[in-house]
This record gives sequence, C-alpha cells and structure tokens, in this order.
Amino acid sequence: MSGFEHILQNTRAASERADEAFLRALPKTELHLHLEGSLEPELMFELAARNGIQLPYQDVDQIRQAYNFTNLQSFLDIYYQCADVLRTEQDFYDLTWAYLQRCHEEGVVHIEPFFDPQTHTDRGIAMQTVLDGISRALADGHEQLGISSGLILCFLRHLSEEAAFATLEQAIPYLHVFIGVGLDSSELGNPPEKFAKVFAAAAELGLHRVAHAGEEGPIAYIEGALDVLNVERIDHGVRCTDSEAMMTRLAAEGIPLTVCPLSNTRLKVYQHMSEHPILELLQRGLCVTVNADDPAFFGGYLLANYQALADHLGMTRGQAAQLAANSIQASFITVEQKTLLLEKLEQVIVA
Ligand code: HPA
Ligand SMILES: [Zn+2]
Repeated sequence: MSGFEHILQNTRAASERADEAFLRALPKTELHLHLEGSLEPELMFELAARNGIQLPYQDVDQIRQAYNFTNLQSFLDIYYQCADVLRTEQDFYDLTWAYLQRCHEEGVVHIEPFFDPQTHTDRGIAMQTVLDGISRALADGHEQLGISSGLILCFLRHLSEEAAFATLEQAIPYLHVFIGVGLDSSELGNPPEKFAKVFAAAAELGLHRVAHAGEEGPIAYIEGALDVLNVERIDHGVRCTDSEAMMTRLAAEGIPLTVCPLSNTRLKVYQHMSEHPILELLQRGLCVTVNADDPAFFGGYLLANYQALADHLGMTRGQAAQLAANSIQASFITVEQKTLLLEKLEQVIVA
C-alpha cells in the first residue's frame, strides 16, 4: 500500500460524503478544459461589443437558452459560432485570465488546457495572436496566482490531416509555449487513425500526446488512440465500459482518463448523473480524473463537477481525494512537483 492509500484508509472521515469545503481545499489539477469552452456569455457580449460584432442573440439569457444540447455535434455547432468574438491578443488574454481566476477560487493548482488554433486561423486570426494572448495570461497566472500550466494544442478531427500538419508547422516557432497535442471536435466518423502521421511528427518534436476517444465513439477509437496515436492519456474514454478487456487494459497500463461528468450529462452520453460510471471505474483501479471540458456551456467549472459526483453518486471524501490524487499523477509535471502536490493533498485529508 502506498503512503497515500494508507493515509486515506486510516483517516476516520474518509468514508463521509465529500462536502464543498473539502472539495475546494483539495489541491487539484485540470487536464481536460477547452479554453474556448470557458467563454462565458457575459464576456462573449463584452468582446462582441469591443470588436463591433453583432451576435445572433439578444442577451445572455437568450444565449444560455440556446445551450440545450442533444449530442456532441449540437454543442460544437454553437461552440464554434461563439468563438467568432475572439479576435485580438487581448481577447485571448481575457478569456484565459477569467478561467485562471476561477481556478484560483476553486483550489486548482495546475492546469493543462486545450486550445483549437484552427478555429481561429481559419478565420484569419494569426497563430501568434492566439498564442501570445493565451501564454501571457498563463504566465500571469503562474506569477500572480501560483497556478502552473502546460498548454495543449488540439487538432480539429473533422478537418483533414493535411490541415493538422499545416497547423503543427505554423506552431513550430512557438514550441516553447505548449507541451503537447490533442485531438477534438466531431468524433464519430473521424477515427484516430486519420491523424497517425501528424501525431508521429508531434512525438518527434518531443511533444506530449492526448486525444478525445470514447466520448461518443466506440472502443476501437480508444484502441486507435492508444496503439496508433500513442497517446499518454485518453480524453473522456467513458465508453470503455462497453468492454471488460479495455477496462482491464486501462487499469493495468495505468492510462489516465480525463472524465467530464457535467459534459457527459449535458451532451446526453448519460441521461442523468446517477448513471455516470466514474466511481465504478475508480473502484476498478482505473486512473480516472474529474474535469470540466467546456464549463461555460455545460453549467459548471471543476468544483461543480466534483460536487455533482457527491450529490448524485454519494462520492466520499476518500474517493474525492483519490480523484484529486489521480489528477496530480496523470499530469505532465515532474515527479518532484507531483510529490509536493501529493504532500499538500495529504495535509488536507488529515486536517
Ligand atoms: O467534449 C468535446 N468533445 C470533442 N470536441 C470538443 N471540443 C470542445 N469540447 C469537446
Ligand atoms: Zn473535450
């Protein structure tokens, strides 16, 4: 038994249901967060006004009413439309800074957020504009809020591999401001194999690799992400429950899943949070983590995702602490940084 598990099992309160103060106090990382998905309607209107853009909505209430999704694609259609207000370096800064402030309030100590350069470069926004704004905010987040970060560049899988290659090439001058590549957008019909060459090229550049797989897509997509793209984490991955063999493999190989509970219910992967399998996967020994995905669209940031598991699945303090520990273990920080964060986590558990 590791020191951490020993502490968990011998802490009297470990079997109590996790409450908000405890969840907030746990040092947590967030590994599955699309920066464009943290664009709140209020900031959307502010940026639209600043950039002289007419939104197809009257006010923030009307926008929120439009967030009534039936599946992933119904969300993506609105999500890409909303991103059109992001035009200047300052817009990308403000977007990222607003997210960092939420992290600070919620006890998030390290983040590895995603951004979708093609959503912007295809509208004529320069890669440099996007990356300068995001990276300036992340640097301020480290300096002023003590939040460390590693940015991940995602390829849009509904576009071609050639387009992904062009994006990677455009990003090469900025290799110092991102740590890895990911794969997102419409999953069904766009299997991981489509991006085999560009992921191999990213690996050659020394970049980390992650991919969305098994959100709506089948087991074969999780397999393809692991065996063809050589990813180090699976984003979502909840459909691994379709296969005993896959669940056993993920547990045995310690491959982290970045699970997003509120996203899964808002996009109807599950009809209700009470059906969510995350705690069963945790029990089976998978390295599952909790994340917000697109919090401005799905009704809550990281803490709300943890809270939903306490409210609807009866998540205990012990389970919450294990999920937070997994989020630290699954991140791309150094062993020394992990040890430090796990020590802080232990202090919260025994307090
Ligand atoms: O949950 C998601 N899945 C795929 N693409 C996305 N882009 C933003 N969020 C998502
Ligand atoms: Zn996602």
